[in-house]
Amino acid sequence: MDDLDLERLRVPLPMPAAPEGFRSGFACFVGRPNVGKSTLMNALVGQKVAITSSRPQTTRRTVRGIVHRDDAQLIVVDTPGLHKPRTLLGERLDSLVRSTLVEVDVIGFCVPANEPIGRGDTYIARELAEQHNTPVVALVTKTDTADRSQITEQLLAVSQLGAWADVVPVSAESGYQVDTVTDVLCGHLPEGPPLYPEGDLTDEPDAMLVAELVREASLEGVRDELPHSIAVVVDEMSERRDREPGNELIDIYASLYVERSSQKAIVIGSKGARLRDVGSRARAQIEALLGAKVFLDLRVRVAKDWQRDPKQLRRLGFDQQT
Ligand SMILES: Nc1nc2c(ncn2[C@@H]2O[C@H](COP(=O)(O)OP(=O)(O)OP(=O)(O)O)[C@@H](O)[C@H]2O)c(=O)[nH]1
Repeated sequence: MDDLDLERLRVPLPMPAAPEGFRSGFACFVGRPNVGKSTLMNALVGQKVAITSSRPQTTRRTVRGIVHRDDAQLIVVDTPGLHKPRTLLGERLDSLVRSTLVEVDVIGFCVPANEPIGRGDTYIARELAEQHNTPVVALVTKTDTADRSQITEQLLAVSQLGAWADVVPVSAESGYQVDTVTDVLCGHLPEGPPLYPEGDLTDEPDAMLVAELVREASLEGVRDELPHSIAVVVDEMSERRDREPGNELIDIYASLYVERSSQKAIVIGSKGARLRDVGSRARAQIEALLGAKVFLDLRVRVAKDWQRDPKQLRRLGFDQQT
């Protein structure tokens, strides 16, 4: 290769041209635990990229869901930052404000339509009001659970909590105004080219999504502190060889960790019935995600007090999380 060629290689390639007026950027949803942030993200993306449950503090990881439109690409960041016990709220919010909130282009502040505004909401609202450089859209979620007058009252109450760029009622469950939320959030994005390839719905690797789906299935029906003690790791995931096209089978070996042997017995259930049930519900979701048949092998293991043990935490994939 002569000098001329080398020179040519140093010329930066032009960025792929985006259609005129295309917008792209990041939004994040904040709000008290259980207000429907993950469910709303899934509804916007049109596919389940974050697990949800009726238990507060389900979200442990930062998941990015990607919404593709002809005129915009919106990346929604679902953070676990505010899903903390009240005593840690201030600390976590501070770190969230410093990290996620300052990085996104628009913030969605979620308040459910069916619950009175509480101290948690007003506290978050006050902190958000100080985000002078980032527009905040207030979202009154779960409108399917409230009647018309309740929704109107809540819209008014939320409007009075701060100077929001918009206030939008939405139901992720019924689909009411989900597109409007996308429109409003996209309206606050800067002009720029798409940031992720077309068709990508999340930046989470498949193994992580699979582990989360197993964890979601395992949360159903367990009580007290057990949900917080469950962690799931996919040990192996591979496509079985020599299968006919259209008849693919993926073998998945996953471990479900609990903190004590008494919890192991609960998760497994009488004669293994509960674990089988968790396995079949998780398998159905995983097959839908991967678009192939799945053989799922679930083992329950004890990782003593993993929530308090930095080494175990690292092994379970929480080294940079929560
Ligand atoms: N009826 C109804 N229920 C909803 C709606 N959105 C969410 N939910 C339910 O509310 C519960 C909490 O939803 P999530 O999406 O997990 O809430 P979250 O704010 O992400 O929760 P954390 O991860 O705990 O912070 C789940 O049981 C959802 O099914 C909605 O629009 N309508």
